[in-house]
Amino acid sequence: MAERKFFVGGNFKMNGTKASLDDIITNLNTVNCPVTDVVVAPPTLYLDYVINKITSQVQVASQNCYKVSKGAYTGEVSPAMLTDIGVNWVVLGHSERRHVFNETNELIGSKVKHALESGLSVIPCIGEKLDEREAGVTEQVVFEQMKFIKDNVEDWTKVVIAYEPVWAIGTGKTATPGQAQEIHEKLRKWLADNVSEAVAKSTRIIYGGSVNGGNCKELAKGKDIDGFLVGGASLKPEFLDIIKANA
Ligand SMILES: O=C(CO)COP(=O)(O)O
Repeated sequence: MAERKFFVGGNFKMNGTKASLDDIITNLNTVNCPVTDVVVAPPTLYLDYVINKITSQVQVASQNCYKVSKGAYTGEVSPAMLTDIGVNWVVLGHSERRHVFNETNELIGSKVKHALESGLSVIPCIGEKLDEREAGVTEQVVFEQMKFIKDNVEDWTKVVIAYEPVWAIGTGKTATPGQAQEIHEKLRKWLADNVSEAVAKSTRIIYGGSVNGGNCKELAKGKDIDGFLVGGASLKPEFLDIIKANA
């Protein structure tokens, strides 16, 4: 849809060294795809390093942040610190934050609120686990996750929703274009019913879960699929093909 610019995020997760990031940055700095917003999320420790080397056509995101601006929270980073070093985006509620670090919908909601108030744009992640899909409760799970996001958002222009079914993350088991489109369409309808038609039309909903250079074009055809959040393949040269999936 013309009013929703294609969006591709690269989530490097806990991967990379200065040397390997140099290779990724060199590759990304050749990108020339004005029809796509590109955002990469390196590990926190390398945010400043990447910002200083990457082309202005690629924006930089943190993979997480805390829900207050400063204080006695050992090991955490705040949105204020991120904006201070020039980071404009943050990924929140990634499935690994939810399921490895036990982050709850409540905590993710407060992080979304504080990050937005601090001037960051946010990529909140939602998605069902395999047992939830098999039990037929996918919609229930993702709508519940959406509710905690919605309750904490005023300005939807600064939000890109990432739908990442947990069973498809890092497994090589991508959702079929049909499965992804089905949930994206339902999420858009949920936004229309629970926020507004205008927000439903303009908010980008991106897909994540084993996206690669080979499957991205087919997935991008889904009318409600506005881009991708890419893990493993964002560390490889094929990330450039994914950025151009819709070009
Ligand atoms: O979690 C993801 C992006 O945030 C997806 O990871 P993979 O692309 O490695 O499956």
